[in-house]
Amino acid sequence: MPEINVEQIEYAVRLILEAIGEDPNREGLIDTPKRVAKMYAEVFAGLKEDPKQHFQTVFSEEHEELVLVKDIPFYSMCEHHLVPFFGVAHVAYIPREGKVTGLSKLARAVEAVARRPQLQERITATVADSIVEALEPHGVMVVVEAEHMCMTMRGVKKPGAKTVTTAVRGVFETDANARSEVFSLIKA
Ligand SMILES: Nc1nc2c(ncn2[C@@H]2O[C@H](COP(=O)(O)OP(=O)(O)OP(=O)(O)O)[C@@H](O)[C@H]2O)c(=O)[nH]1
Ligand SMILES: [Zn+2]
Repeated sequence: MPEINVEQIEYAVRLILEAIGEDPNREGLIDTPKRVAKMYAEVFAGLKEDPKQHFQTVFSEEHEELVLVKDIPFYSMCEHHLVPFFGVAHVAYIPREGKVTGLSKLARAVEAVARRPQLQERITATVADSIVEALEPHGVMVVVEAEHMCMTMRGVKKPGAKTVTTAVRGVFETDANARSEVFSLIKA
């Protein structure tokens, strides 16, 4: 996976500051390109990660029933405007043949996928597919609820509007009761 080029980001931020008519050499801005580069390295760190790498910790436990980790907070960057969108992800799966992963690994996978220039739909689907590939469970259901700053601080300006996306795989695709169980646990 490519390394983030910090010097190039610093150069680009300096150009942006000049382009908006600011003086990049004034005291308050002199270290800004460096800070922004450091911040981008942090918020885009997921580009260097494969979410599946987090599912190497597997416990052989014969639990073939629902596991749900809900309200996992995340921050991502909208790939259209490079402004944040943020909210919570709910990740549910039904393990198969003793492939039960560590609970924190579900949150780590969300983090790895969110810390990239993203679309909410792609976060939702990528988390679901990485669990399917790594754990081969009976089913996976991912629900993401988020507020997009490109819809609040600019553009259509609709603060409070929430976007909900879902990705269902395996038994959740055909079993409406299984989906309802997850939705009711998320709301509980
Ligand atoms: N499907 C999807 N759209 C997104 C997401 N984040 C931002 N968008 C939308 O991406 C679209 C980009 O639309 P454009 O017309 O190309 O850009 P724009 O002129 O800045 O659009 P406005 O935001 O309507 O001002 C907007 O409708 C955003 O709301 C996301 O995660 N998923
Ligand atoms: Zn946007």
